[in-house]
Amino acid sequence: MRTVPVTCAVIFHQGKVLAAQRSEAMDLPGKWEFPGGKVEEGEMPEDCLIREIQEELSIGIRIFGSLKISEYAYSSEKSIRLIPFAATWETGEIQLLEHRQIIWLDQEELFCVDWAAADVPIVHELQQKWVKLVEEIKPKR
Ligand SMILES: Nc1nc2c([nH]c(=O)n2[C@H]2C[C@H](O)[C@@H](COP(=O)(O)OP(=O)(O)OP(=O)(O)O)O2)c(=O)[nH]1
Repeated sequence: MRTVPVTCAVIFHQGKVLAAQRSEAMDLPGKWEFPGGKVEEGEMPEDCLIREIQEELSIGIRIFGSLKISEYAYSSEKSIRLIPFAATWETGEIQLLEHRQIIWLDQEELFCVDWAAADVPIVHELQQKWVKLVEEIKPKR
């Protein structure tokens, strides 16, 4: 079985993070995820993520950190390596070009949505490291 590398972005904005719900046209319809997508042959994960976020949400992001990779086998044929990055929303206005809807969640609300299984360990880590990540966004003096 081939493990497919997939990048995803934990996008911080005004003290919240963006979660996106997959649409009927996607795999795992109705599940919530951090937006992103499959890494193409020869592509750097960071470049993949910037490309995918522009394609899916029409915004520019800045990557400032990373979280732990989560590997998950959805079935005997489908296994993914989810590579999460922490990012901020820098340019553009959000347009939903693929997802059903988005929601902005604060630290206490992180588990209020039905995450795709591969995202669950990432959400736990995010909850644990929330304060540190928010600190990293603040401009350094
Ligand atoms: N983007 C993204 N995909 C996730 C997450 N969690 C998770 O299990 N997945 C799964 C869903 C899909 O099976 C796979 C990523 O596929 P995708 O459909 O988002 O990627 P893509 O846009 O490059 O796909 P494609 O239609 O071009 O094949 O990883 C997540 O947080 N973000």
